[in-house]
Amino acid sequence: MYGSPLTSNARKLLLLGSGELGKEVVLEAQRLGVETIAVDRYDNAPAMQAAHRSYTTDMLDGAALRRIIEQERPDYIVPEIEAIATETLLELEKEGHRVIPTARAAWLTMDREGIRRLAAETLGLPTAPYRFADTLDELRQAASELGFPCVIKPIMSSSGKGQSVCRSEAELETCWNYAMEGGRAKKQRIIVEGFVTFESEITLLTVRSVSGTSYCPPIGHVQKDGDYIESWQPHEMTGQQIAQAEAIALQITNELGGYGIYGVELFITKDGVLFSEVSPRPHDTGMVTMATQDLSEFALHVRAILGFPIPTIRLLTPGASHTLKADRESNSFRIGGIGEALALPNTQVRIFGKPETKVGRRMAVALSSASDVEQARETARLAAEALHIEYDN
Ligand SMILES: Nc1ncnc2c1ncn2[C@@H]1O[C@H](COP(=O)(O)OP(=O)(O)OP(=O)(O)O)[C@@H](O)[C@H]1O
Ligand SMILES: NCC(=O)N[C@@H]1O[C@H](COP(=O)([O-])[O-])[C@@H](O)[C@H]1O
Ligand SMILES: [Mg+2]
Repeated sequence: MYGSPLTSNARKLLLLGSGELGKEVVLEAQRLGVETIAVDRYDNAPAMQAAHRSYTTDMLDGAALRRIIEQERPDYIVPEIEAIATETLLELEKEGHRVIPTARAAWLTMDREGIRRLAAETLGLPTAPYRFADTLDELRQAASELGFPCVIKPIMSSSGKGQSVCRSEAELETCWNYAMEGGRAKKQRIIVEGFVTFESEITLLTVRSVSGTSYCPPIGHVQKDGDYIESWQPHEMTGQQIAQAEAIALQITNELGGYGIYGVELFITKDGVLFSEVSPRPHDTGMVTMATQDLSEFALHVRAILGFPIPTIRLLTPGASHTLKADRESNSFRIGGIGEALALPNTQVRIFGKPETKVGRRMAVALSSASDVEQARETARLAAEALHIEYDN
């Protein structure tokens, strides 16, 4: 029971991170009459454009975060990206604030080391072999133990930033420098992983709510340079692969706890399913659920957060998503081809409304449904190709 937004009885949700995923969370929260507050590091971020109010601040600055949260006193603090002052979230939770799904989940997944050590070393989940390195010399040692190719990633980054596949010793220094430039925080540390030749990779959206743990049908995806290009649902898997995937998802999400949606990233190999990483929040590849499910991953997240039941999750149709990325930096541009994209059958677009482009920045996504996944992928690809960015500067 709660009152209307902007009244003293309102239920208030504060988002830390206000990108395209947060924008959909805000819209779903508003459908349920919840007051929304969006925070990010830059003005006019996508979710800020939809929320009731917003704040621009460095989210790695704990004191700044605390000031906003103490002023707003939200019912739910909802992290939307990894790079936030999670130590402060741990303190705030101790003081009685609700962090979604939990402050510990946000803290552990903030960097790749926390979550990888928990998954592989504490829970014994199967993963790629890995090492951590703080210097180029340590990287050389790690790579010599793991062999080539290996994958190098800053421990704090997302959407493939700073990530590269290193094919030989000669490339190590370049990969190191690339990781140093791409990390979101000042931390120097990197993870080096053995290269997994997977058959496919999936996201298993797993939602923890008052109704228990539920899984969405698996989402297959293709990534380029560590960032997703297209996703589709359902991804075809054997009964045994689904059982392995759900068992891994159950273990990691039970360990992290709380209410909300998790995106469990898994590699399907001929020798079984490997855990890759987990987002304690909606997943970019899960945007496809806006075209395929009765409740999208965003609607599920909000329902779970508010403590409402999720009796069933229905897949209404096969579907696919395909991204539009910018290829240069600009603050004056227009997105065209929307009409052409929407002329394709069973197709929608989401234009995120980011104020600036950067090389590789995701600006929009096309969503298509069809009677089978192949057709949906083809239509979503055509729709994304119809979209284009015209730059003024
Ligand atoms: N060890 C590996 N072997 C083979 N491919 C890998 C490996 N690690 C990562 N990749 C590829 O790179 C992609 C991105 O990696 P990862 O998910 O770790 O990065 P990320 O920056 O957290 O991405 P996101 O934020 O989009 O989830 C994976 O989805 C996979 O395609
Ligand atoms: N893989 C994680 C992911 O997709 N996160 C989404 O991208 C936004 C950042 O985009 P930006 O870097 O373009 O500002 C985040 O705020 C989130 O919505
Ligand atoms: Mg990932």
